[in-house]
Amino acid sequence: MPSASQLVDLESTTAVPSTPAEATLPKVLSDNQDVAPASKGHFNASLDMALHLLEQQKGQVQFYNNGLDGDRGRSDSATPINWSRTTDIPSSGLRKEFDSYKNIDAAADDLILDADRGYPDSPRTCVSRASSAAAIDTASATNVVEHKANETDQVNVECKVRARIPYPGGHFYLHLYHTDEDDKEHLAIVFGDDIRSATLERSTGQDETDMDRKIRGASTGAMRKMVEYDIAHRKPASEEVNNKTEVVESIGPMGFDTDPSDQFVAGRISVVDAPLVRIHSECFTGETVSSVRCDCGYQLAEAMRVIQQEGRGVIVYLRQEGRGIGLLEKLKAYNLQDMGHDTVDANLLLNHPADARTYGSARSILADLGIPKLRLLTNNTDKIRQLCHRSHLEVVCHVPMYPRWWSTSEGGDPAAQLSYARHLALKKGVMGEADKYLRTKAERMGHMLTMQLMDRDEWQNLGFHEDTDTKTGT
Ligand SMILES: Nc1nc2c(ncn2[C@@H]2O[C@H](COP(=O)(O)OP(=O)(O)OP(=O)(O)O)[C@@H](O)[C@H]2O)c(=O)[nH]1
Repeated sequence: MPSASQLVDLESTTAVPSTPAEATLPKVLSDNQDVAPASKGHFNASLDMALHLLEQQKGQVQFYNNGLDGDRGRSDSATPINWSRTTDIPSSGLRKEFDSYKNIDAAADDLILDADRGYPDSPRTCVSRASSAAAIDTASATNVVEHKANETDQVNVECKVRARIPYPGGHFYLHLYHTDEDDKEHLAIVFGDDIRSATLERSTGQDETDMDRKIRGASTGAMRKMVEYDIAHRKPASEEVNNKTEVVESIGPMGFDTDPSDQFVAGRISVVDAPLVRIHSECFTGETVSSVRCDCGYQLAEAMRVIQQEGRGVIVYLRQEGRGIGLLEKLKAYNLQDMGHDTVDANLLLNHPADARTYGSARSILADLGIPKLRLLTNNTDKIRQLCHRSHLEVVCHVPMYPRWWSTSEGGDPAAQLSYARHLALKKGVMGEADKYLRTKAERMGHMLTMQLMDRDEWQNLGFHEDTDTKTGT
């Protein structure tokens, strides 16, 4: 059985002809050679995935198989691989080709397994990386344009309730919001007693009693007067920052030394002027069941820690599970990742944009809380752009979020921390799944993470191979 890298290698060797004309066509490598029980379901899944990709291409493909054409039901796994190009067929014709595989699959229990790829249940038929990249570019361009065009300018939000939540070392206030954009319950985790929601404080009607207000968490009595005064005298956001799109001054990663020349450290921006804010997207897997496939759980905990340390700030918690595609689709994306696709491709293969989130609700929630200026805890450039887009919100700087496992301890010299991260990675002998996810975010999603991880070459020079040393392509 060829490994994944061999499959890809095959495409660049003479075993697969590559005249210029052919090189422009997507290639399908089809391997029906191995004989093993167990994963025929995955085989079908992989065919569907390949088909989906190819249908997006709407063109001809080159179809290769392992030389066992016509003998697809059973074969001797010792048979030498002889990849040969059978035909160029319109991608629509592939359905028939694939269906014939499916029929065999249904008939033969002992078909299919690609253990060599490092993922026991990975597809045995795969589309070449080059052609899949082309399909993905097309899908991506379309999805992104449509997605951005649909973004709502102004989202109306209303805080329905505010409750105090005790937290180690103090407390925060959880604010629950409804919006006119969706029917989800978005949240704001607010540290600092003085940060108040204008919509919560509004009266709900003449017959609203103090008890009603207390139950909603709105202020009453003398406190109500003070809060109302503060809200009425909020400074309007500066017109100057309207349409700001590039505000990416870095303040230095959390726990690392900050740059003394920056405005915040130099004292020109105070904690009150521009509190720390995190716009966090829901991640059931990372936050609730502690998945280490991503860094979401860590980021939430870390944001709470640093904001509490500073004494004032907000985490807007948006119910945009799975970068906006929902848990159902995210879990499907995870299965695609276990077949070797990264987090971006997995979304695209499911016909979703790489990132389906919008930040209109976050902008409105921050306005409701009286925060026109902030320091944003993020690595995500798109998030910064979208927050500033057509808005009066000013992101005075971003504060990077480096994963804690890259650090030896809190604080200290970044270089030392990074080398320690390498040391840990080497010691473990694997590249953590979350690190691979982070690398994809850095490489493909414009995240401002300087990947202090070893790059692919360096990693491989040390004798590690992603496909065999780790299980996923997150
Ligand atoms: N579709 C999909 N969503 C994921 C995956 N892993 C995490 N998520 C979701 O991604 C969202 C978090 O986005 P990230 O890209 O990790 O981080 P970010 O919020 O864009 O950027 P930062 O502000 O720098 O953290 C959450 O909604 C998670 O549920 C994945 O593999 N696929």
